[in-house]
Amino acid sequence: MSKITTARLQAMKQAGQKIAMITAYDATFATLFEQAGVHSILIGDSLGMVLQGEASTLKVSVDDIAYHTRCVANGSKNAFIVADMPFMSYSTPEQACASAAALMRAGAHMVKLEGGDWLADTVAQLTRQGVPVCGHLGLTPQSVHVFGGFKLQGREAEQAEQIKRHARALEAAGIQLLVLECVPSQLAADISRELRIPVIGIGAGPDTDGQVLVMQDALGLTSGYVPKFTKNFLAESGNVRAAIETYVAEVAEGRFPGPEHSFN
Ligand SMILES: Nc1nc(=O)c2c([nH]1)NC[C@@H]1CN(c3ccc(C(=O)N[C@@H](CCC(=O)O)C(=O)O)cc3)CN21
Ligand SMILES: CC(C)C(=O)C(=O)O
Ligand SMILES: [Mg+2]
Repeated sequence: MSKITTARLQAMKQAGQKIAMITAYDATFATLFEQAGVHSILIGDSLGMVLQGEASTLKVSVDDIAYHTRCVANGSKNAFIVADMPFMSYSTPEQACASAAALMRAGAHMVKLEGGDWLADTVAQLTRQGVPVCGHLGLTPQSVHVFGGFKLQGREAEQAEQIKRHARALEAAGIQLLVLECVPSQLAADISRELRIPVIGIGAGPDTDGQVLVMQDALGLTSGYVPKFTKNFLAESGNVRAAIETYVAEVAEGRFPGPEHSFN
């Protein structure tokens, strides 16, 4: 695989080639996932839950994400590296620039922010300063206490329209990628069709430009409750590399996610 860039991701959307993204938090998995054909690696603030054992992502710090971004960047040659901006690390454009500087210096190629049109100035400011930005709409886990749990978003028509408006506003502000989490498949399909930039889904049905999963979910390592939209690819594959090759292939062929992983 040659180096994946924002231009390449955009071209993949135009060509109808599905983007496979997965989280990783260290060099070993970053290398393995890249060899398995993953296009993009996310250093997700999900690490607060899967690595640190917390009940939410809220305690994760910029230093935590920077540390794991450096680990992933050291294990990666060609994947496009996206780092999550943690809870309360982008409350103003100035704070966002300071946080993003730490993550870009750690080796990220893009930062991801949770939220809608109120982040337009922040997105524009980061982009002007040379930091590509990924949006994140739908179930934004940093707002778990506002939502009252990790719940499907955009089920009502009015709420769906609001998510569409936020997606348009973020694209206009300059985001170059958008994650849509835990929304009805039809809403994700509509937004993916309307926006020029690639849209990556998780629990958003099959009709986005790509998919993302938390690596522990894709490998069946998560114990207790696992979200409906996840799939254990290791169960059928026998080894980690083959499991992630299967994930990439099923995303490419539109076989994952199936209806059993989606909200309709
Ligand atoms: N292991 C793991 N996987 C993830 O996908 C993930 C994390 N951790 N940590 C950070 C956030 C939290 N996420 C979550 C967690 C739970 C649900 C969940 O329980 N969803 C219900 C939806 C129920 C409904 O409203 O219908 C589901 O059944 O999937 C969704 C996303 C996604 N992210
Ligand atoms: C689930 C993905 C999209 C994420 O934001 C994370 O891993 O933190
Ligand atoms: Mg996250």
